[in-house]
Amino acid sequence: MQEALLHSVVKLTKTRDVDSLESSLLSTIHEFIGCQQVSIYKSTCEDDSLEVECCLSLQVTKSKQYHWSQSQKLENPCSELISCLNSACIIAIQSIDGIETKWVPITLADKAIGAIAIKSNGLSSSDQVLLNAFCCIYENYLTILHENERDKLTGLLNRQTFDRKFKQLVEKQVVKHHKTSKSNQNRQLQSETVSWLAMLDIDHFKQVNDNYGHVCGDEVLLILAQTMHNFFRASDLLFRFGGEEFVLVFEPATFEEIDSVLNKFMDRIRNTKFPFVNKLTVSIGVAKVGPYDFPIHVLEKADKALYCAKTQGRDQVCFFDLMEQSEKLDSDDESGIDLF
Ligand SMILES: Nc1nc2c(ncn2[C@@H]2O[C@H](COP(=O)(O)OP(=O)(O)OP(=O)(O)O)[C@@H](O)[C@H]2O)c(=O)[nH]1
Repeated sequence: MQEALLHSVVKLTKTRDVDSLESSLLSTIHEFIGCQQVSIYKSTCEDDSLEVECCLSLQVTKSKQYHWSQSQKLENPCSELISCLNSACIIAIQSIDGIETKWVPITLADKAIGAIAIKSNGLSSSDQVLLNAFCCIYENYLTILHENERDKLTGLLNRQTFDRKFKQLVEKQVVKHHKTSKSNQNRQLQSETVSWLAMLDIDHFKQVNDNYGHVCGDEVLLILAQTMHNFFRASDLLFRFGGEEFVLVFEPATFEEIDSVLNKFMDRIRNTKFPFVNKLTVSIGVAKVGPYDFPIHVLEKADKALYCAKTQGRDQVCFFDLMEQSEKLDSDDESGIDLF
């Protein structure tokens, strides 16, 4: 038992990303603690309302078959789960048929960010000790992985995690694409909503550093990152790519929605008070993210659109696809002239 236990801890800490850590955790809990179901819940606060997602669940059916389910948003999270998240305390209830469900909070930086739920016929005290230990290992490891994914100054995701996060988003899109392409009714919707990548760069940031020093420049970067964090949805991915360049990846939205949200964000920045700097503006380049796109190609397109925003006077949003359309129109016009 001890050897197997050590082996599973080694397996658990061998993983390098949160998704494989979570599936290892659930199979380890199931292996060592007899249970019917074990699940991981994560919570996010969106506009002050709590949103809970069941990220991963392992269920053992009566015929001893394993059933994994992934990523489901909960419309109505049960009150015990909400209490566990709000109080960061273990909550347990027992149904009349003797099935016990226990919620163990997962905390990151002293805040409950989720919970592990385990359904069983009741845990012995040694099972309880094991469960607590697995949850602590998971929590510690999650903290390390979380720190590794983040930029030290702003706390946003760093450049190194971009390809992996982008791939996950695109994979989700491909699954959706397959599901929705079966339905004629959804085809219209699918053509209108796509994911978007925006590259954002502070205008004349060198002047901020030159005039007020690097410490002030760092403070500006920090306030900008916090404003981004508070302004955009929790499901949008926010990266600091280095220097004063940021990359944002948005979940599917229409062109009008993304155009409107980015323009509102630029307004927010124009009206934000930064230390010393009277007025700060940003330029943004945007490109569509297709379900089969490579990250580097989308980045290149957004970079071209950003360059266009800079050369057209800064403090504006440019869309690569619109640029491409107008370039095509221009070249059609030119070819028309050649013909005559
Ligand atoms: N304070 C601070 N400055 C940084 C950091 N990383 C890069 N920079 C500075 O960011 C500035 C970027 O300047 P440029 O690339 O010339 O661009 P810009 O002045 O913003 O001009 P445009 O982008 O053309 O509007 C340089 O002065 C860098 O030294 C950082 O982490 N902290």
